[in-house]
Amino acid sequence: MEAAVTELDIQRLNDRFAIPSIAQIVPGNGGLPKVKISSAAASAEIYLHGAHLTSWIPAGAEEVIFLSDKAQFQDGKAIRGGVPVCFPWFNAKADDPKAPSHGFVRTKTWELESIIHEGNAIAVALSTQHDQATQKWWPHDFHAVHKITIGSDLKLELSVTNTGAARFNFQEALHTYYRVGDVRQVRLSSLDGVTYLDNADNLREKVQQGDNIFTQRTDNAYINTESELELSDPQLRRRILIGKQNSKNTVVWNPGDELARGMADLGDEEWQHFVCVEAANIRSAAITLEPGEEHTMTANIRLAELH
Ligand SMILES: O=P(O)(O)OC[C@H]1O[C@@H](O)[C@H](O)[C@@H](O)[C@@H]1O
Repeated sequence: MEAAVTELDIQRLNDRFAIPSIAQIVPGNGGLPKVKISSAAASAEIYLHGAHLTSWIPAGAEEVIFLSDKAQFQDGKAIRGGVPVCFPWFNAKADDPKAPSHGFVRTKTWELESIIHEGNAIAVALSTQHDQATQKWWPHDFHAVHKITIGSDLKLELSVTNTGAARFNFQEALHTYYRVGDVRQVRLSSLDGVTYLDNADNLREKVQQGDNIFTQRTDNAYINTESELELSDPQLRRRILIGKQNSKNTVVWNPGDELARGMADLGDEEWQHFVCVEAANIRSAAITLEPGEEHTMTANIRLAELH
């Protein structure tokens, strides 16, 4: 268990990192510290727990990121919604069913490294690394930095360095929950003709035909696709454009009605109001790092008007 964060800890973080009237560290839900940003370009919230972005509102727009009303904010639990960082494995760990789903960094408190101006945007960098608890699950030395740049666009950059003496292999995902008006009305384009593994159908290999529409549970891992994605939302009258670099897979997930009802940290109807579109490197696209090597995966997100 990690020690509870005190008012003094929060004060110390503010003394080092706050930018007056733009970025402060405040106690968030469950008392967990979060960075609250409010600039002319956008507002946002980032928890140190998991380096987890839970809100991004570009100026003049509505909230882009979905956060469950029933999300749990506590040590050892992953926040439902926002942008969980999945590392060093995705979903269940292949050789250990007891290991936490999507790896251990989304349930770990990250260190705040910096909050700086970058043009009109504010860049927040957080880091984490191996410790006794992570080595119980995965016996490797690593250092990870998640840099989140909040502006009229949102940039997410996850960098992993091998700080040990032996090569390792890892999977990763920026598991972004996009807020939508009604998931049954949205369309995700750019995956037409791309091969995917259908996790809702025993990982059967299929080929996407046309746009994705969400009429039922969807859990697809698209293979070898690096193109920009476009999520059109007629109800919120906007498109979300998702570009990515150094990400060979796109995972598209919505639990649908039945699964959602079994999830303690998601309201029964909330599945209708999000879809996850994830920049990822998983399965055969897992990354190998030699000692000293670094890998960065990036997602760039912006809003546009409907066509
Ligand atoms: O409930 P979790 O561990 O946050 O995972 C949610 C979902 O995350 C998705 O990325 C996976 O493709 C799904 O299979 C999984 O159910």
